[in-house]
Amino acid sequence: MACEVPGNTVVSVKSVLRKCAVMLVSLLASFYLLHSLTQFGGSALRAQDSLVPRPELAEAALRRKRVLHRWTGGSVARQRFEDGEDTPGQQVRFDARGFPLVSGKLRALGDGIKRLPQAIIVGVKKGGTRALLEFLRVHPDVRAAGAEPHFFDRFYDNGLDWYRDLMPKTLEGQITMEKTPSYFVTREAPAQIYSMSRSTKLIVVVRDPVTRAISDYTQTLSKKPDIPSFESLTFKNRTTGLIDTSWSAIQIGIYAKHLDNWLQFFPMRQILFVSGERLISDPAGELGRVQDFPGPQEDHHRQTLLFQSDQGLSMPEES
Ligand SMILES: Nc1ncnc2c1ncn2[C@@H]1O[C@H](COP(=O)(O)OS(=O)(=O)O)[C@@H](OP(=O)(O)O)[C@H]1O
Repeated sequence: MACEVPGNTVVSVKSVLRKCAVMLVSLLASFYLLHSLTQFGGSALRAQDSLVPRPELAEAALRRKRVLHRWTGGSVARQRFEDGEDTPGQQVRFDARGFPLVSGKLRALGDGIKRLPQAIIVGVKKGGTRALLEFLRVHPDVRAAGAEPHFFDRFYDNGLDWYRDLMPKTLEGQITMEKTPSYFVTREAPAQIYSMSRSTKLIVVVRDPVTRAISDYTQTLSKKPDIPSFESLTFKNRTTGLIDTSWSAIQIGIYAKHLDNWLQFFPMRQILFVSGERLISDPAGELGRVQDFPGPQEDHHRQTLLFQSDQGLSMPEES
């Protein structure tokens, strides 16, 4: 025991004291570290909230914004920056890493109103219409109904209010679009779209009628595996090569016949034909054509569907 050996007792007390000192020092060091960290965190938070513009960070942030804009076609950038940091004269807020913070003026998600579509992809089935709509909706000024509304071929009796309600909300200057490829072969569709708005832009994605028919047939076959062969449905007489033009897969591909119906109501310049093949081989080039799609000339006072590279995209108000 320590009390029985005085020399050892001295050593033992010294060692206890040393241990106490070490513990005290490490305790103080921990307190100091903790204090420093909370101070740092506090200043980081203050930097985040700072209203003082930080020009050295602003440039880097804007560079990031431009890259983001390029990558997303502007959609993400628009949401993050809309009415915020880009507004001239408005103070920009940056977080500690120099990223611009979303300002209090960011629009609420519920903003905007539902409008009737100003541009419709009316056809053709299996032409590449989904791909085109998805490409277009990357544009920050395009909002599109997700599912096919089938208003002009199935639900016309529901009325325009019903149709409008299917559309996404849009802000001023944004374009509402939808795609329902079966409109192209629906006899009543041109008249009905015309009566909704004669300035509606029409987009038709066309594709080699034979590949289109095969694509159409393949889709049907996947749902009904018992249907006759493609060849037997296509030919009325295999020997003479007489084609059965009443079969829907062939019928849809007789583009000129359906187009006649549209031309009774819309001038050719108001209908844009997009190549389904080029959408695959040269999507950028084909989308460029859509962006340059001019509107009808009859209304000189309104801008129509114009995707101008320097001005973005603008549309007329409904007539
Ligand atoms: N990027 C791109 N560009 C052009 N085409 C594409 C693209 N991506 C897909 N596809 C092909 O489009 C075919 C489907 O066309 P749709 O979207 O019009 O079909 S549908 O009518 O809405 O069912 C369908 O054709 P098939 O594969 O021959 O059936 C798709 O493969």
